[in-house]
Amino acid sequence: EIADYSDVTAERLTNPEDGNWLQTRRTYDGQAHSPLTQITRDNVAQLTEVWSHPTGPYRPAPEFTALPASGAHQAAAIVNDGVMFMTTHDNQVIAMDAKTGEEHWRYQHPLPPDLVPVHPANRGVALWEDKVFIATQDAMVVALNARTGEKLWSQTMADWLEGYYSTLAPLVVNGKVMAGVSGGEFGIRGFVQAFDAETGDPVWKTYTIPEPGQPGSESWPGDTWQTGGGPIWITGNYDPEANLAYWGVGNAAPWVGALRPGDNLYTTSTIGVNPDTGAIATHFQYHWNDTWDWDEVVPPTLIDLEGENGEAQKLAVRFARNGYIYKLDRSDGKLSFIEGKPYVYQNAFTGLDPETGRPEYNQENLPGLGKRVEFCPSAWGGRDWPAESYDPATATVFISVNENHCGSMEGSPVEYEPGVLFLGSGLEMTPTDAAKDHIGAVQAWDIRTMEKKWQVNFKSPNWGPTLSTAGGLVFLGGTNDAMFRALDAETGDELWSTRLDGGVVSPPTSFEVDGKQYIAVTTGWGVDAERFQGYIDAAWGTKTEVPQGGTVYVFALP
Ligand SMILES: O=C(O)c1cc(C(=O)O)c2c(n1)C(=O)C(=O)c1cc(C(=O)O)[nH]c1-2
Ligand SMILES: [Ca+2]
Repeated sequence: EIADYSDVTAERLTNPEDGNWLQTRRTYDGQAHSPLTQITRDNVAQLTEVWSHPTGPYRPAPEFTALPASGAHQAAAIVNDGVMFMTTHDNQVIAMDAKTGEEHWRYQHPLPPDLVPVHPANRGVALWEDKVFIATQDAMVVALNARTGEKLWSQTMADWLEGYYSTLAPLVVNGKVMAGVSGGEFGIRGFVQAFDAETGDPVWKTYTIPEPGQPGSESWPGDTWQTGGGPIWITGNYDPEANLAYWGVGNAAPWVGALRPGDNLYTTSTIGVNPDTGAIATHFQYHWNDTWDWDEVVPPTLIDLEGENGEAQKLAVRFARNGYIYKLDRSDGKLSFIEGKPYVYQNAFTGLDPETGRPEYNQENLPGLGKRVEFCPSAWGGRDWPAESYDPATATVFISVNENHCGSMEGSPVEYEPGVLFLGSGLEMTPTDAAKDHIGAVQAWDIRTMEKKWQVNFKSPNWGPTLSTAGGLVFLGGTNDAMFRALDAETGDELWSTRLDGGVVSPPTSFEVDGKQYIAVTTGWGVDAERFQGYIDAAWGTKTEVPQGGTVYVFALP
C-alpha cells in the first residue's frame, strides 16, 4: 500500500510538474522532452546506476506460433511524485519506489493460456486520479487502484479469438480512458473506445473504418470494410485547446491493396477525435490504398512555433513509416498539408502533391496480384513504432530511423477467417549494399526550416525511442549491442554510454525526487526489433544474439 499518493488531475496532465513523467510521451503534445537541467552535456559522463529491478517472470515465446518473437519491454517508466509504474509484455503492472526500486505492488493480468501474441509487447500505463489503466493482449482495459494494485474494473473491447489485441498505453482525457485495438494483420475492423474512468462504463466507440453510408465508406469496395484493418496500437496525443485527440491508424488489411481498390479511409491516417463524443473531426491520410504494411500509428507531435510575423503556428509533425516527413497545420481543428519530403531513401512514391500531400505511386514498386515487386524502405519503414522527442527551445525533433533495407511482396487472393493471419502476401526484407555501412541512425531535424541538422549512424538497426532533455541531451538505446547512450543534442556526439543486460527498445524517461534528477529505461529486446534483425542475419549469414533483458534501470549523477 502506497501511503502517500498524489492524485492525477486534468490540470496536472495538461501542465505536468517538471519533475514528473505522467504519460508515455510526458505531455499531451507528445514531445517526450524533459525540462530538467541537472544532468547536462558537461556532467553526463559521470552518470551512474542508482538501482535496477528485474521485471520477470517472462512469458517465453511459445513453440508454435505463426510468427515467433520474444516479448519486448516497450513501456515508458511513468513517475508520479516518487512512485514509478512499469508494465511488461505479459501484462504485469509493477509499482515501485522511484528512488530505490523497492516494489510497492505487482499485478498480473490473467491472460488466456492459449493466447499466442503476434506482437508480445505492452507500452505502459495511463494515470487518472488514484487509478492506473492498462490495455491487454486479450483486448481488455483494466483499472487498478494506484495505491494497492487492486483491480477495480475491467472491460472487454473485442474478442481476442477474432484477432483483436492491445499493446498500447491508454490515453486519459477528462475522466475518459481511451484505448484502441491491434489486429491489422488479422483483418479486424479497428477502433478507439472510451470508458468512464470511475465506473468503467463504455462511453463511445469510433471505428477507423466507416460503415456503408458514413463519410469515407465509398473508399471501400463491397464488404471489404468489415475486415479492412485500421488498427490503433500507439497512444494518441491530445490538443486541449482544440479538444481533439489525435490517433494514428495502422495498415489496411489484407496487406495487398489490389484486394480492396480505393483509398480505404481511415487506414494509414491520423484521425482527430473529440474525446467527449468520439466524433472524427478531421483526418489526414498519409498514403491511400496501403499495400506495404506501413502502419501510420505514431500520432503527430503537436508543436507550436512562432511564425515570421510573431503569429502562432500550430503544427502537427509526423515522420511517417512510409519514409516521408509531414508538416501539417492544425490551427483550425483541421489537419492540412503544409509540406513533406523523404527522410530516408524511398522509391514507392514519385512524390507528393504540393497542395494536398497525396502521394503518387511508382507503378514499378507497387505490390500487386501475381506480381513480385521490390520497394524501399521495407514494410518496417523509415521508422516503426519507437517515438521521437522534440526540444521546443531549439525546435528540433530527434528520431530513430532505419535505412538501407528494402522489401518485396507478391500478392495473391486470401480468404478471411476470424483470428487467422489475413495478409495476401509473404514478406521479405533485404538489406542493401549500403547497409554494410549502417542501417540504424538518429536524425535531428529543425522544424522551422525542415532541414536535417545532423545524423548519427549505427551499423546495427535502431529501435530506440528518444528522450531529449533541457540539459542539451538525447538519450536512447535501440541497437543490438545492448548499449544505452546519451548524445549531445546540438551535434549528435556521444557523451556517455553503458552496456545493459539486454537490448533497449523502451522509451527512456526523466524525473526528479527530492531535488535529484534521474534517467530511467527498461531493457527487453524482442518483437519486430528481433524479427528485423533476423532478416538481416538471414541475408548476411550471420547470427546476432541480443540478450532479452527485462530490467528497469535508473541512473543519476553521483
Ligand atoms: O497491424 C497491427 O495491428 C499491428 C500491431 C502491432 C502491435 O500491436 O505491436 C505491430 C504492427 N502491426 C506492425 O506492423 C509492426 O511493425 C509492429 C512492430 C511491433 C513491435 O512491437 O516491435 N509491433 C507492431
Ligand atoms: Ca501492422
